[in-house]
Amino acid sequence: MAAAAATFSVGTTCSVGRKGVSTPQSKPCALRFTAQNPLKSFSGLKATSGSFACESEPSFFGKESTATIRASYALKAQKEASVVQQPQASYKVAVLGAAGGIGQPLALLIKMSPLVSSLHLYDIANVKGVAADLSHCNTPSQVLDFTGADELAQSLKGVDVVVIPAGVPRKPGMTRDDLFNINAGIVKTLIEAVADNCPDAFIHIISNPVNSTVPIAAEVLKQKGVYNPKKLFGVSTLDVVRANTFVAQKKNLKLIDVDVPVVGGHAGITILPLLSKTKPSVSLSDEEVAELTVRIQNAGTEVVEAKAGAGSATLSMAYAAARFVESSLRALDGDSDVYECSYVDSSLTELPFFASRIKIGKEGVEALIPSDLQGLTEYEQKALEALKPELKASIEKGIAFANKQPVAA
Ligand SMILES: NC(=O)c1ccc[n+]([C@@H]2O[C@H](COP(=O)([O-])OP(=O)(O)OC[C@H]3O[C@@H](n4cnc5c(N)ncnc54)[C@H](O)[C@@H]3O)[C@@H](O)[C@H]2O)c1
Ligand SMILES: O=C(O)C[C@H](O)C(=O)O
Repeated sequence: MAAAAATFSVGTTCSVGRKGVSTPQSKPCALRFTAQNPLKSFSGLKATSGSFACESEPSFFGKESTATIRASYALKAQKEASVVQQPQASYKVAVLGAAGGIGQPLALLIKMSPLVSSLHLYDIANVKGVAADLSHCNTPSQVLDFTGADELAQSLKGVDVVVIPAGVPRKPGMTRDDLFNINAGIVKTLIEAVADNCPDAFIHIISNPVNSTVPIAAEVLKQKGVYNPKKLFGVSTLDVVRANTFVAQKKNLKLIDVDVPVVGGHAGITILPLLSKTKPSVSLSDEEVAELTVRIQNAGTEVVEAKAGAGSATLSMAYAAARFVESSLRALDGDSDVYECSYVDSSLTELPFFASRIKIGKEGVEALIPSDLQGLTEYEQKALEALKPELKASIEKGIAFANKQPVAA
C-alpha cells in the first residue's frame, strides 16, 4: 500500500490506494502536524507533542493506523530530511446560512482547520453573535460576519470554498422535496451572488432537496456564463458517514476502517449504498443488505422523527460537511489523493447529475470513479434502475424552476 499523507489532526478522508488502482478507498486521515509545528496548540483533540507520540492518538475524525503513520513518517523523513511540513492556513471559506442548526457547528469545525485563513459567516440574521463567539477560539482563521442581502456580495469576495446550508429543514411527515418551494429560491439567490462574486470557488450545496438544488445551481451558473461542472458539489457525505457507521456496528468492525461508497442522489431510494463494495469486504446476508440499505436510506427521517419537529440532522451533517470541506481544501492545497462521494454533474449514467465517488483535485472534480458501478449485485443493479426515474424527475424539476425565472444579467 502506498503511504498516505502523514497526518493527525483535523481529519477528513484520503485515498490510501495506489495511484491508478481502480477502487481507491477513502480513509480517515488528517492534516499534517509535527511536534515542531507552531499550530499544534489547537490540535488538542488529537495531536500530542512529538510526531510519533501522535500515532496512537485519535484524530478529529478518526484514527490513522500506526503502520500507516510509521510508513508515512519514514517516507517523509527520507524525502524531506530536516524540512518540516507546515499546514498552509491560506484558504478562505464562506458558510451561507451560518447561524443555523448546521451552520453553527460546521463553522466551529471549519474554524479548527489549519488550512483556513479566513472564515466568512453569512446569514439573514443572528450571525454576529455566532461570529463573536467563534472568533475567541485560538485557531488561525479570522472570523468575519455578514448579515443580510446587502452584505452577501462582500461575504463572497475572494472565497475559495462556499458552503451552503441555508434553507428550511424537514419536520416529521415531510419529504425533502416538500422543502423545494422555499429552498429552491434561497439557493437560486445565493448562487447568483456566488456567480457574481466568486465564480471560481468550489461550491458545496447542503440545502435540500439536494437532488434538485444542485441542478438549480448549475442552471443559474450557466445563465450567468460561469458554470464549471467540476466545481459544483452536492454534499452527500452524510450518507457515506452513516453507511460506514451502520455497517461497522452491524459487523463489529473498527469504525475507522469501513468505507462504503454511496451513489445515486440524496433522498429516499435515490440514496444507494453499494454494500458489496464495502472496504474491507464484509459478508452480509440478503436480509442484512436489505435492512442496512433501508436504514441508510431512511437515516435522515430517523433523525427528523427523533427531533420531533425541531429540525433534521445538524451535528452529524456538520461533521460530514466539515469532512468534505477539509477534503476540498486538501485538494486545493495540492494533495493528489483525495476521494469522496458527491452528487455532481456526471456522465457515469444517463442522468446528468449523479452521486458517485470522485477524485478531487486543485481544479475540482478531476475524475468520476466508474469502478464502483461495475459488477453490482442483482439487488444493487435493480435498486440503481429503480432510483433513476425519481432522480431524473428531481433534476428536471430543478432545471425547470431555474429556467422559469432566469437570473438578472
Ligand atoms: N445534504 C444533506 O445531507 C443535509 C443534511 C441535513 C440537512 N440538510 C439541509 O440543510 C438545510 C439547513 O438545515 P438546518 O438544520 O441548518 O436549518 P436551520 O433552519 O437550523 O438553519 C438554516 C439557516 O439558514 C438561514 N437562511 C434562511 N434563508 C437564508 C438566506 N436566504 N440566506 C442565508 N441564510 C438563510 C436561516 O436564517 C438559518 O440560520 C435544510 O434544507 C436541510 O434539509 C441537508
Ligand atoms: O433528512 C433530512 O431532511 C436532512 C438530511 O437530508 C439528512 O439526510 O439528514
